[in-house]
Amino acid sequence: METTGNTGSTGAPTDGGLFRFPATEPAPGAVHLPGHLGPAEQRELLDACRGWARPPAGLRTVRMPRGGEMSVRQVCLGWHWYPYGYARTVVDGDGAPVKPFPRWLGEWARRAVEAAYGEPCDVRYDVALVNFYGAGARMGMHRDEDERTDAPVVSFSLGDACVFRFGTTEGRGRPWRDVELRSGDAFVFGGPSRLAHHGVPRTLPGTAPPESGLRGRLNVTVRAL
Ligand SMILES: O=C(O)CCC(=O)C(=O)O
Ligand SMILES: [Fe+2]
Repeated sequence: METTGNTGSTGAPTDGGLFRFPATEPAPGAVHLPGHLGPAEQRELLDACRGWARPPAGLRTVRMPRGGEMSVRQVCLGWHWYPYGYARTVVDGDGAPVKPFPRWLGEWARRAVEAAYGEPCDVRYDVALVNFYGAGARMGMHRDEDERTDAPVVSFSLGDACVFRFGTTEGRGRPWRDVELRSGDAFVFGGPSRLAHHGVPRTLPGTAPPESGLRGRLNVTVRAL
């Protein structure tokens, strides 16, 4: 397990969050940016997620083609992702038009890519998946492969910390690197890691910043179709 980040073993900030740890690159093109979002941005994103979660086209349980259900609940922006494709309406839910992808979220994603790679980013991001992890929720190893572009994926984390498992492009199994993602962290994966397998084997309940009032974990994954 990576121990980047400014927290003790309980996950509680020991320095009020003033000290930011440097970026790490667990695989080529995969960059972890601890504390990328400051407290005000985390609040802004959390407030936005609370709005996006409301119906119509709100938070839903995703059913898999073979009959299982994802333990993570999800809402999409810009384009609606379902297993396995994208649509303009919630084809596997209430049928409502998907909520718009906000321009500012694209700017945030480009800023994270620039921070990760140290070069300008002009990607037109147009879709976000908002994943809510309640107690016990997890996400199995998978690839984000329903997009037509090779633009880097940008993920923002809020609330409880989690173990984010980052593997290879070849298969779901080892080798992998486990990275702890905490509230405010960004994770960018592009280039040779764009199609790497990744997942969330567990969250760390009770580690959300208390002032967020959030019980559980939120992840906002931004992509270009
Ligand atoms: O929750 C996360 O950090 C990862 C989410 C993810 O991999 C996805 O939505 O495809
Ligand atoms: Fe993913």
